[in-house]
Amino acid sequence: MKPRAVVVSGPSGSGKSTLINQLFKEYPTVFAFSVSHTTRAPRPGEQSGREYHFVSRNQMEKMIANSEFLETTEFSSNLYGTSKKAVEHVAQTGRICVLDVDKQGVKSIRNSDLGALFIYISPPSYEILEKRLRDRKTDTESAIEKRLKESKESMEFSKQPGVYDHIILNDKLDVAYNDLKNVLRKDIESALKQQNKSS
Ligand SMILES: Nc1ncnc2c1ncn2[C@@H]1O[C@H](COP(=O)(O)OP(=O)(O)OP(=O)(O)O)[C@@H](O)[C@H]1O
Repeated sequence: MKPRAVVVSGPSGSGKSTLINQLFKEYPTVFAFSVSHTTRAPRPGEQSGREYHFVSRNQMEKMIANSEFLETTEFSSNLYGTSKKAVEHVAQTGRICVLDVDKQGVKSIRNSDLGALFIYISPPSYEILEKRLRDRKTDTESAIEKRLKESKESMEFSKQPGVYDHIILNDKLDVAYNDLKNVLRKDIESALKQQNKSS
């Protein structure tokens, strides 16, 4: 059986990357990201098919019209999207595809026929989220304010019933990580078992 994909969402600064990185580190053969499509130009050193599938806007619009994407988004005048094929490709390698998307992405993937598991990473409070974003020192003040505004919307959205299968409270990191592993335990075990069979 092919592993199901896992959608991880939550406000900026809630700890998605931190928790996903830990999963990748502990289970390097189990999890993988899919390769997204983008209309932005490749940066030096980036290879099509590795960092992204680099395509023209015209090509991407045709693919969108063809319903080839699970979700798309526009950022800084460039389109980005996760194709159904890219996620399927990860599943074919026997790995669990991790999709880190915002609430629009969650809505869109929920409406698709991808039978994914939906996980929300929740900060302990809005105030702590703000502190983490500031302490991270990766954003300008206006970027932080934009992230915080979107975070409020994301936190409201997470309360809607039927959207997320699991909500992980990221207060103490080690507790949150254990909760995440528990939620994924069966999926991890089954991927490992399948990999052992085919090796
Ligand atoms: N449980 C925790 N306790 C304290 N700090 C944490 C915890 N989890 C994450 N952090 C810190 O909070 C900051 C935000 O975490 P991270 O970058 O993983 O968030 P994110 O959800 O991936 O954000 P973005 O969507 O902007 O990429 C980081 O500096 C991280 O080290």
